[in-house]
Amino acid sequence: MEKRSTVDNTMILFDRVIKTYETGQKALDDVSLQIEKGEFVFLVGNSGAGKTTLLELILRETEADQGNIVVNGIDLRQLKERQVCRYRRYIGMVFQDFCLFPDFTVYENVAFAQRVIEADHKRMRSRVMEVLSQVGLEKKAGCYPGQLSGGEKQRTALARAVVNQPVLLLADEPTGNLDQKNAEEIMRLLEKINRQGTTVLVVSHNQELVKYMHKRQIALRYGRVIKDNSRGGLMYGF
Ligand SMILES: Nc1ncnc2c1ncn2[C@@H]1O[C@H](COP(=O)(O)OP(=O)(O)OP(=O)(O)O)[C@@H](O)[C@H]1O
Repeated sequence: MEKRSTVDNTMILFDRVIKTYETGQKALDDVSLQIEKGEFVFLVGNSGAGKTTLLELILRETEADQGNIVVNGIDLRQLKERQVCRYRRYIGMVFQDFCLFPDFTVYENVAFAQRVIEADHKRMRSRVMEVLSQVGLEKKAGCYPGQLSGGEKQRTALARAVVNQPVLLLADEPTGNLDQKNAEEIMRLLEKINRQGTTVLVVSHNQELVKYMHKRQIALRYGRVIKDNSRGGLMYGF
């Protein structure tokens, strides 16, 4: 495949990746792509195009049948099962339906991610409050998810995803359950996180929002990359 820069600067490399499910459904069909460290990229495409499968491969929740995937210098074929948890520590994840613990407060939801990596207990409180302040939720630290608006729930999820300072943030339809105003606010926060150095990959169906953001777009259709606007030319619809 075409090399965009040196391997050292690459965050995500897919080289001729094929993924077929047990049902015989081919979800990714010869996908090659390269995302640099520090990029902000949208992954777009119709339902069933293979977007979630691509994120699951990056997270090593599933494995490719053929081809090579390298994330932040780690060849996923070489990753042993016992190394997967540690590998995922450096990846933040945000979902459409927030996936917050309903019986935990906002503070506890975010602190949970710090506990998982056994972060320094003394510094945990200040780090959690720092990210809650970045997403404008310091005054809601004691609230439960059921007491929050959709936008606030997603901002809590975003705080949880970045509290451990991931090198890579994956977001699967992060604005799917939000109105336009809240969706734009989440996008501005993702941009802020990206400016702080985290590579961001966002799956989105929201064509208006994607166009408004003016970022690189990789489009999938039937498991193939059909367009990548970093390689010249604009995309109109997908
Ligand atoms: N666990 C699975 N077993 C069998 N087939 C699957 C599985 N997961 C996904 N697929 C199939 O693989 C293809 C790609 O699915 P995927 O979820 O990656 O698409 P997507 O682009 O994320 O779609 P959507 O936008 O609807 O979430 C689809 O045809 C889907 O039906």
